[in-house]
Amino acid sequence: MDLGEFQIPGNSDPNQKTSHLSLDIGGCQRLGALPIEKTIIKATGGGAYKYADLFKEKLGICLDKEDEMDCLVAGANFLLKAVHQEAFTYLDGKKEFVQIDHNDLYPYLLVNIGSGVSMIKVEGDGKFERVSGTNVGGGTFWGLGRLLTKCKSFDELLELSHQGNNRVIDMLVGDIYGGTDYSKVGLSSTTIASSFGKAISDKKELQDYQPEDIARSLLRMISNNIGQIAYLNALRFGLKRIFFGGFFIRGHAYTMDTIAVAVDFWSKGEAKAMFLRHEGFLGALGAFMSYEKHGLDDSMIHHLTQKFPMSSLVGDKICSPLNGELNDNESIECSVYAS
Ligand SMILES: Nc1ncnc2c1ncn2[C@@H]1O[C@H](COP(=O)(O)OP(=O)(O)O)[C@@H](O)[C@H]1O
Ligand SMILES: CC(C)(COP(=O)(O)O)[C@@H](O)C(=O)NCCC(=O)O
Repeated sequence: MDLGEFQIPGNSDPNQKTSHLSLDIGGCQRLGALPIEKTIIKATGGGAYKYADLFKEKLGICLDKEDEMDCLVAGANFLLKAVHQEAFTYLDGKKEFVQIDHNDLYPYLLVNIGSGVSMIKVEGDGKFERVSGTNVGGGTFWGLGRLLTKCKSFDELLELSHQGNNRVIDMLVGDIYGGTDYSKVGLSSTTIASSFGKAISDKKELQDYQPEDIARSLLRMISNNIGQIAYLNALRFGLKRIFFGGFFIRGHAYTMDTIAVAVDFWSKGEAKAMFLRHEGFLGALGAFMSYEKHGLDDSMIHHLTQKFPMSSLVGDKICSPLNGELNDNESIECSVYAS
């Protein structure tokens, strides 16, 4: 993503300009050739370390490394402050924008779902702590999904999950309790009691389980788990809001729905998951912001929104598929806790 011509910070010659880019290179490898000479690229994620020599050797590009968590937080703070209708809730197929009061944004929990999952308590600009994480993340969905379904691409796996029915694979409370709820402890018959639990049945051969049902169960299992851990961490630190980002989400309705349902379920309806329209670009955006060394004051936000107006931030090319469906008029006040 070429973000324009900028002066190198600290460069003694004010006339010397260099093309600057920013990249988030994580565990998920999506590298393309960049035909740019004499370029310094701000880069974050593990790939900024892993591929530094390769970039230099093959492309003559210097990767200027920025810390991944710093960048995620800077990117999220920027989006939440500068981009109109950046965050939204998603429940029962219905999206609603969240009105963000800039003076009441912090603290919040940022859950970044990439290959793995990081959970970061954010208390201000550059003020944060990575409080938790889980190794069951986007890489798990794609990796395990590939092993189980032989899908050739992430998108194929995701598409497959659309067509599936997880009830064929998952053991529900009703399967255990003879079709009834376990109401004494608040479990409805349709709650998943054990992900993949039905696949132990000896009445079926392994080949009788369909890839689309497997894909759906897997997506539910992983999204559920992330939603649950995220809510427990919000509870642990008394955080009012949970924002979910990372390229795993990709504006995919079923993924968001499952995460939202998990947060809703575990919080007994008191918490709401919130999603970001530019969820996959937090790190790259944060790396770009670091040209100003993490200073995210209002003048910088103003400068950037002037330079890259909304049309370029929410243009079709980088928008999630959701954007076309968002209702611009709807907007709600939202926090994790009802009171
Ligand atoms: N086209 C895609 N190819 C591969 N993975 C994808 C794709 N779209 C979404 N994903 C998901 O995004 C995850 C990587 O997310 P990302 O935020 O880029 O993390 P990382 O920084 O680890 O690369 C993958 O593990 C996968 O679940
Ligand atoms: C190591 C990582 C920060 C790398 O980020 P990613 O490339 O997955 O976006 C992330 O994969 C992670 O937080 N994994 C979970 C580790 C854990 O807390 O168990």
